[in-house]
Amino acid sequence: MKNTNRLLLPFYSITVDKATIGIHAVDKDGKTIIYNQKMKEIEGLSLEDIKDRSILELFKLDQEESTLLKVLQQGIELLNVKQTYWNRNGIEITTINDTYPIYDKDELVGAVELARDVTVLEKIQQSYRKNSFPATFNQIIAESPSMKTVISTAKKATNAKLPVLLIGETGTGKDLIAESIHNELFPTTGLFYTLHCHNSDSLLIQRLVEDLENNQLYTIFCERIDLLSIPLQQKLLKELIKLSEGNRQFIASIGDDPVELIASGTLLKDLYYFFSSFTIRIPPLRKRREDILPFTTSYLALRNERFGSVMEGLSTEVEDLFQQYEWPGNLRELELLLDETTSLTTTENVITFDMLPLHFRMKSSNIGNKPNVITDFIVHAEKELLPLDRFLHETEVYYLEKAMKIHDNNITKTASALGMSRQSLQYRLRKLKK
Ligand SMILES: Nc1ncnc2c1ncn2[C@@H]1O[C@H](COP(=O)(O)OP(=O)(O)OP(=O)(O)O)[C@@H](O)[C@H]1O
Repeated sequence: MKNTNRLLLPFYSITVDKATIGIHAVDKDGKTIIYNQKMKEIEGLSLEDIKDRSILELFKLDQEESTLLKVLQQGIELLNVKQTYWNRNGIEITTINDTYPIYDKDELVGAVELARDVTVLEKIQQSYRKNSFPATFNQIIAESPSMKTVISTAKKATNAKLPVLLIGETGTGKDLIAESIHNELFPTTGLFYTLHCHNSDSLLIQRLVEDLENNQLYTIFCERIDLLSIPLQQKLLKELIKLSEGNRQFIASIGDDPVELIASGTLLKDLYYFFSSFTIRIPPLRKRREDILPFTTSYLALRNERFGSVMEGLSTEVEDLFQQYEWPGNLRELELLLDETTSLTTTENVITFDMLPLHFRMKSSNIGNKPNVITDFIVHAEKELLPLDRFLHETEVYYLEKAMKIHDNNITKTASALGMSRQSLQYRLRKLKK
């Protein structure tokens, strides 16, 4: 039996590494034992990031609720759990996860998560949902001066019919603006074709050419060209040059500063030049906080109309929290949060702090004087609770490391933020490293 297992090892190894689903397996202490290539891609982590670190450290106090952790704690499988989150590279990812406990005889020895990456499908679905209401500039919430400038520049680009490059973090509204440009073109270009560049599928460009073969008029929106591999960007540029002979509108989006992307070898300079006649930078939500509440009001009104719900607004406490939170996922994160919060309500018409999902309360718990809800998150376990001293040790290591990172490893500032003396912090750091 042992021999057969050994013979099968290279087969397992290749299968796991080449699988197109993400695989993450941990032992009973939460230490990573398998983390395949696809999982790295999905989560934007490298093996170095996760080696020898337990999921308690990696996820617990910082990201979403970890399904792996839940399965480890409860010992039962969790199937078809859909999660949308922003990975370590700030990319929005949607996965559907199946997570299984692993038993050796009756003893729980670990857990494994199988994650299907449905980001592109989710994007396509979002476009379909949006297509029932053609996007126009009128729908775009733009209270802030910076967003007003974005809209007026986008209108100029629409009139000029020149290629447009939209620059902005994930969820800032690049797709919405691209669609608005398309819908306001006159004379109109019939089809709005989105090339989702979120994967490095070598057939992507070939499919674009086939899809557009019989169409004369269209707008091509190449969404997040910076996520394509350089050879695919070269291929894309070649095709775009051929296609640019007709009366077509070209729009692309990128997630970061083009100069930096070019310098880091992530964006092909010539592809950038192709689109850069009109360059529009969409600021992140945290830099235009005037848009947060008007967007919330408008989004809630839209939901009320669609779903017959009665949510009117936010309590003052939640308003303040929204104004202070960083919104790394920008408007999309706000939308998802409002969806998640309101989908659980019945007769309430104001969103209060307690109604916000736990992961958001966790993430925002360092803002102002919000009660720290870490304990809510941790004490889920029905079985396999960690011994208290080990749990406290792991939590302390995590918390101190995080605090040090926030303060650029400055002991004095970290100690002051934690309400302790420098000496005491140094002592604890030394002790924890042992
Ligand atoms: N100013 C705005 N007014 C109204 N809705 C907005 C605004 N900005 C974004 N949205 C909405 O927020 C969601 C995210 O926007 P969108 O998909 O356009 O972002 P994005 O920058 O293209 O993100 P990604 O780079 O991840 O594709 C969409 O549902 C969009 O309609």
